[in-house]
Amino acid sequence: MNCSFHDADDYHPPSNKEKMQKGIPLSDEDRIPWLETLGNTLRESLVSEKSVILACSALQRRYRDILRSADPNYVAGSLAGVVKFVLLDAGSEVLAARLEKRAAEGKHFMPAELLQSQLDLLQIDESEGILKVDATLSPQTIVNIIYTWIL
Ligand SMILES: Nc1ncnc2c1ncn2[C@@H]1O[C@H](COP(=O)(O)OP(=O)(O)OP(=O)(O)O)[C@@H](O)[C@H]1O
Ligand SMILES: O=C(O)[C@H](O)[C@@H](O)[C@H](O)[C@H](O)CO
Repeated sequence: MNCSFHDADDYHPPSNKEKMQKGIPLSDEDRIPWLETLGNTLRESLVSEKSVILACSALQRRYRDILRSADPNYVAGSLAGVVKFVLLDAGSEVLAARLEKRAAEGKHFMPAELLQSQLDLLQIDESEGILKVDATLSPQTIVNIIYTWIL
C-alpha cells in the first residue's frame, strides 16, 4: 500500500506489557500516554501527507479521538478527518481460539484471559463510519477489502 506501518503493541512501555502478562487489564492511566505517543507517531507522517497504517486496539471512541487528533487539521469531535478506522470483526469464540493458540505458541505477551475485558470495553458506534471487515476471511481478502475502501 506504499505507506509505513506501526504495531501499537511495540509502543507499550514495559510496565503495560508486564501488567497484561500478569492478566491485569490496563487502565486509562496506562493507555492515555501510550495513545498520545501513537498519535504523535501518526502525526509525523500526516504532516507531510504520507499515508500510515497503525494496528491498534483502540477500543473506545475516546481512545480513537486521541488518534483522530493526529490529523494536523483535526477539529475536536469531528469524524471527517484523514484518520480512518477499520475493525477486524470476529466473534468471541474465534478470537479466544486464536489468542489461546498464539499464547500457547509463546508468541505474545497477551493472555487469552484478558479477552473478555477487551470485549467489554469495545464500543463501535455506527455513526463513526468505521469499516467492519469479517476477520475470518483470508488475510489477502481482508487487505483487498480495506484497500478498495480506502482508495
Ligand atoms: N484472517 C485470519 N485468518 C486466520 N487466522 C488469523 C487471521 N488473522 C489473524 N490470525 C491469527 O490470529 C492470531 C492473532 O493475530 P495477530 O497476532 O495478528 O492479532 P493482532 O490483531 O495483532 O492482535 P492483538 O491486538 O492482540 O495484538 C494469530 O495467531 C494469527 O495467525
Ligand atoms: O489497550 C489495551 O488493553 C492494549 O492495547 C491491548 O489491547 C493489547 O495491547 C492488545 O490486545 C494485545 O495485542
